[in-house]
This record gives sequence, C-alpha cells and structure tokens, in this order.
Amino acid sequence: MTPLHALFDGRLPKLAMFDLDGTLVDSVPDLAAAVDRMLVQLGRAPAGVERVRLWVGNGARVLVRRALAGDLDHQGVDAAEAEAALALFMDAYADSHGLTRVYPGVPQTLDWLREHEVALALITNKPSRFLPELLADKGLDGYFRWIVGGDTLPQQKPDPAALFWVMAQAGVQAEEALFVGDSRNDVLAARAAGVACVALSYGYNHGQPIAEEGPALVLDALSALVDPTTGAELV
Ligand SMILES: O=C(O)COP(=O)(O)O
Ligand SMILES: [Mg+2]
Repeated sequence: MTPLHALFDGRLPKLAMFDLDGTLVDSVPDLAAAVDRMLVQLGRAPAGVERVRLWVGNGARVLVRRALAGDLDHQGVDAAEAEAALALFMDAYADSHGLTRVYPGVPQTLDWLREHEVALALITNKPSRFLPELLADKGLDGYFRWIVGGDTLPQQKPDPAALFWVMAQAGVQAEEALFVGDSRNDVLAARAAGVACVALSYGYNHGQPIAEEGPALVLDALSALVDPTTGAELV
C-alpha cells in the first residue's frame, strides 16, 4: 500500500491539489534575483537567497514588503513605496525562470496520479501572470485541470477559498481530496477546508520545520507519496 492509499483508507483521492513554490519547483533563486534587482534599483542592499527563502510563501506583495522591511514581520512599510517596489519586482521576475528547478520525483508522481485518474489542480499564491510560461518551461503544463494563482480569487492561502472553489468545480467532497504543500499556509488552508494535507520537508516554511504545523504526513520527496516501499508513517 502506498502512503497515499494509507491516507484514504486504502483508496485514492479523486482530486489532488498542489502548491507550486517549494513543493513542485525550487523557485527561490529566481525570486531572490528579482528581489535583489528591485532592492538595488531602489538604492538598497541586496537581501540574498537565504533571506528571501525565509520570506516566500504569501505571494509577491508580501514578499516585496518583507524585502523592504528586511524582516518576515513587515510592519511599518510605507504603502506607496511598497506598491512602487512591487512594480519593479514584477518586471524583474517576468520571464526569469532560468534558475528554477523542478524537484526530484515531481513529474513521475504527477504522471502516476494522472494514470490512476486522480484529477490534478494547482493552487499557488504566485501571481497568475507568471504561471503559463513557468509551467511550460518546466514541463509541468498539461497536468492541471484547474490553476488558481495568487490573484485569481480575492483570497489567498491560508484562506481555503481556492480549495473550496476547485472542489466545487471538480464535484469532489473534502474527504475525497488531498492538498500537497510546503508551508504553514498550505496546512492551514487544507485544515480550514477539511482536506488532508501532505507536506514536503524540503520547501520554504519561513525556516521552521513543516512537521510543527501538523500535516497528516511529511515527506522528503514527492515520489514517496505513491511509493509502496517507503514505509512512510502517518503522523
Ligand atoms: O509566491 C509565493 O509567495 C508562494 O507561492 P506558493 O503558494 O506556490 O508556495
Ligand atoms: Mg509553497
């Protein structure tokens, strides 16, 4: 039995919803390059990859505010300055996917799920304008029947709205659905939607172990989800 079967009482979910950054792709090098370009254009010091890794997860607007504040807690950032900086970041990040890598085992796992007739969806806080080209460039287009970007709905994760929207489109109940992510936002959104959450340990959770957020299962590689030999245990 695979860990996925174990999560669903020996069956498979009808729908698997995926986070993108930190789950399917390691996008921090490109995000950091764009953040640093923005900071330098503003006459500030670059932040560097390691700090930007701590700040990714709540979409571009919050990432820019964190970069301006130099801190995860982005209090006191001037709203007009943040909007101007966001425009610089959006320009800098456009079409820059060259340093972004697909994590090991991702295409194989998506293929497996597709072969087993699990419907697939993508729910990311990344602005939607970046998605078509990024997904195509990384060979991840064509898998997802529904794609929700950070600006597709008024709410972003950790709000569960996107999960509810996709489940309604798919005609699937929460008990028949899975969410796979890397951060606290993903675990919280899944919990609020009543959906089982699998988390990847390698992603970006603001420097904290994702196990602390209490997902149903933590994996070190996505392929372990559908591998009957891993012996992964439910937590
Ligand atoms: O762009 C972000 O901040 C995070 O995107 P994600 O929801 O795919 O992790
Ligand atoms: Mg993520």
